[in-house]
Amino acid sequence: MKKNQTLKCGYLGPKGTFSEIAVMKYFGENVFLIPLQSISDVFEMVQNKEVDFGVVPIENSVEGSVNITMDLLFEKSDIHVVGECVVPINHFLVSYGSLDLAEVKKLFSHQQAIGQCSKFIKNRLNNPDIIFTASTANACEMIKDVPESAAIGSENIINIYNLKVLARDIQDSKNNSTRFFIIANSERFTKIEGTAKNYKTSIICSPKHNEPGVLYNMLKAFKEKDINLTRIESRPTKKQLGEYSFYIDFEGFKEDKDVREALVKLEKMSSFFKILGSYPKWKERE
Ligand SMILES: O=C(O)C(=O)C[C@]1(C(=O)O)C=C[C@@H](O)C=C1
Repeated sequence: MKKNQTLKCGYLGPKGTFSEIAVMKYFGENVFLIPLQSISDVFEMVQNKEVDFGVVPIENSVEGSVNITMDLLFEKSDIHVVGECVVPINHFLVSYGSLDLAEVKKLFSHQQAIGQCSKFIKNRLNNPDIIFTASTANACEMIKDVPESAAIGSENIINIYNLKVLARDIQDSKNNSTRFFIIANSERFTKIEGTAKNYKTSIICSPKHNEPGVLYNMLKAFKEKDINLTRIESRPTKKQLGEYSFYIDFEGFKEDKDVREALVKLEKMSSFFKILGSYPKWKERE
């Protein structure tokens, strides 16, 4: 461990995942990397204070929400969102030996990566069996002893696992990018400078009553205070078909007066209400 790496950050490993790229992009050299086997392990390690931070994917520009992260944000207590980071996602098709595209019989990767490359898989490969893995880098470990197999992952995996590149930039969208949340066991961040526009707040709420206009009334609380929403997603509550929780991100800091007043209104209309955290909006650093 380097001298300045006193803080530990857990993420979906092994080495070479996009989650690892997100950690390095957000923290630079300032944290000690702790690769874990699943996103659920990341939440648990953060919750148990075995790591100071966790980095987890929350949404992708092509595939949408990462449901496991959404559900764990709902379920787990003592988890605070303290930051966000956006990573461009360029996928590589790799294997341990040279292989023509048509010879790939088994294709290994994370479900999100397979989804993000679906056009390439359909149009350029010869209908391979698809095996979903815990992460993209995990796919590289798994293909080692499987003949006629290939994996999809980041550029970093090429050198780490000493792989051959069969095709590059195979994602369906040029601007493919994934947003990650930085999570911690306590609020590790307080507003320091700038206007509400420099911050975001993320919340989850489930309306008390399933009746006409309920979502309209919830969103009106934001409109009345001129608060700009940046994302709204729903997930089933898992209790009853047709019941949903809403995940809302908006500009502003949770201690701002207008935000506080809007959230008080929203909480009154909710059977479940949770503020995930306020954090600085992601800005690409030069
Ligand atoms: O498997 C990885 O490399 C991950 O970091 C996970 C993950 C995801 O779950 O969305 C992260 C970014 C990419 O969208 C693809 C996969």
